[in-house]
Amino acid sequence: MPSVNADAVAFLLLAFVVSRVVKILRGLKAVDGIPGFRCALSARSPFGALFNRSMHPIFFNPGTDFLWQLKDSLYDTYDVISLVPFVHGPPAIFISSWDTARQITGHTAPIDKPFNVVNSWVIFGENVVTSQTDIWKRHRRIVAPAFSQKTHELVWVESIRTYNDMSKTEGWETQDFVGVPVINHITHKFAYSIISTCAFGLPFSWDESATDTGATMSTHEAIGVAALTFPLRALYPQWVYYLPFKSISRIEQAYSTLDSFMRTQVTLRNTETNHQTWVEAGRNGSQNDVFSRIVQASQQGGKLALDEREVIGNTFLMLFAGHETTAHSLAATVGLLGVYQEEQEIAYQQIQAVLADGREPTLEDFGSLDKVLNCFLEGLRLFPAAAQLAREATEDIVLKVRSNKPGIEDREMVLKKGAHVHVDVIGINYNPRNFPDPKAFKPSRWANKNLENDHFGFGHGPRSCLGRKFALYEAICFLSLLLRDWKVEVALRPGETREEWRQRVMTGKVETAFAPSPIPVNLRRRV
Ligand code: HEM
Repeated sequence: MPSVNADAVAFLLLAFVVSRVVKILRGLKAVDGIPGFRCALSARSPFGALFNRSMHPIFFNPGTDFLWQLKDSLYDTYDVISLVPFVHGPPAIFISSWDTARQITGHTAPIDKPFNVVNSWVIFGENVVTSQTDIWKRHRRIVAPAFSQKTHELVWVESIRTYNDMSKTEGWETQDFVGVPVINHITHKFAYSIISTCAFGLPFSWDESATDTGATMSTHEAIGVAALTFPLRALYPQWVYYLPFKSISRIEQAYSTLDSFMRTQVTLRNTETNHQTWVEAGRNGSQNDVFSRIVQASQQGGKLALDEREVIGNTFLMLFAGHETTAHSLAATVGLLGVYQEEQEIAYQQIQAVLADGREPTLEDFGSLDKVLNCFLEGLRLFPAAAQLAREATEDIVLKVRSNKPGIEDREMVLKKGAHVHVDVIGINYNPRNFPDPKAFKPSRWANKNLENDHFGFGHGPRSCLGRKFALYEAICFLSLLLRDWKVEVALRPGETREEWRQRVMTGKVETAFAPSPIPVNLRRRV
């Protein structure tokens, strides 16, 4: 009967409203009343990503990239803000304070990686990046030694080889002036080449395309598609990939191609005869990629050994953790060097002194190229590829909250068990308390600083980046060679200053990693 239906609907509606009111009250308690956003959906849920503040400021969340877009006003009241969804998603706080961030990421806090992140990112298998502490310890013991000195030497050698391959194939070698419409494309391909060779053990040459289209998919193409679609794949459930759409089945094809490639590789390296050859190869230095080393370490790991799925899970995660992060921060650094000519000149003078005869840099030169390193660290500060570090409170935890508004006192807050906490690396890096004149590109601020303690770009504490040295070797090699050969310039519009160019061009978007917008640069050959 219609009236019964109407009653039932009214009852259901009322139950929904009451349950949402309860959810928001619990959420407000979980974040101890810290001011911030009250919205329908958490910004990072699949629907939250679609329905954001561009549609309505109250009923939808502030968007996936609000940490960048609103960075100048977000922390006006306290150095912590909250986000409490009333339809779906956990309550969360975002922090821009160094001390609280160190407390969150340090060894002793009752904090872990969030369970929903762990769940959605286990595409190929458990791995060191997303697992929670108990499982993570076993993975870290096997994966950390894979980043050996031999692997880092391979990164250096491959970076030089790839740079030369790139210069030749792009036709730069014979030119005095090159207009690069989007430097991000170059740094992406460069970082892809290094991760493919040094993490997957799959050599790449610059004239290969990582994204050819054809009936069957090459492994390179599969890696290329997987790298681009990884966030989607992590966000949406498995059944979505069986829908009859070409673009979707391409994603599925990429993942199954990669899966069978990695399974074959593990089997190859595990069989007895191949194992012998492989150990030999390890001795003469040709199997120093991270994947080979994880398999090798896992074989020696006894009870702690990783199974095939875990080995694959870890290797696959390298693609995600090490490709976009390095590519984005390199692109941003090149763009900033184009704006700040005087800083570029300081780095160039050092490169000239170290590589006096125009020779190629060796690993031993790394320590003498500190001005180049400082440029990269400053680029990474202004464009932190890992823009937020997500954690979940495993017990109630007391945090210090500092006021940024005259007349409002500092306070403490109790973050409830289960609430999410995000270290907002953009917030930390643009906080004038941490970095005076935070928007200025000043590489000299990194002189004599301790990277582990003073730079949040690679994280902090036990879960900090395992690939830091890998990324730094790759980046310093690329930048030293680029600046040795070319003066990086930016093309200004008539009457535009370089600072105005920076405001217009050098913005970004928080996706899975924080990505700078496409950056055009001109390269003018040094004598
Ligand atoms: C500029 C480049 C890079 C940046 C900015 C970066 C940043 C980070 C950050 C911030 C974390 C900590 C995440 C957290 O605390 O939740 C992390 C973890 C990690 N990174 Fe990187 N990373 C970079 C390059 C790489 C590379 C090249 C690799 C490997 C080839 C790599 C592998 C890892 C791994 C395995 C972890 C997980 C460590 C653990 O939880 O024990 N990263 N990275």
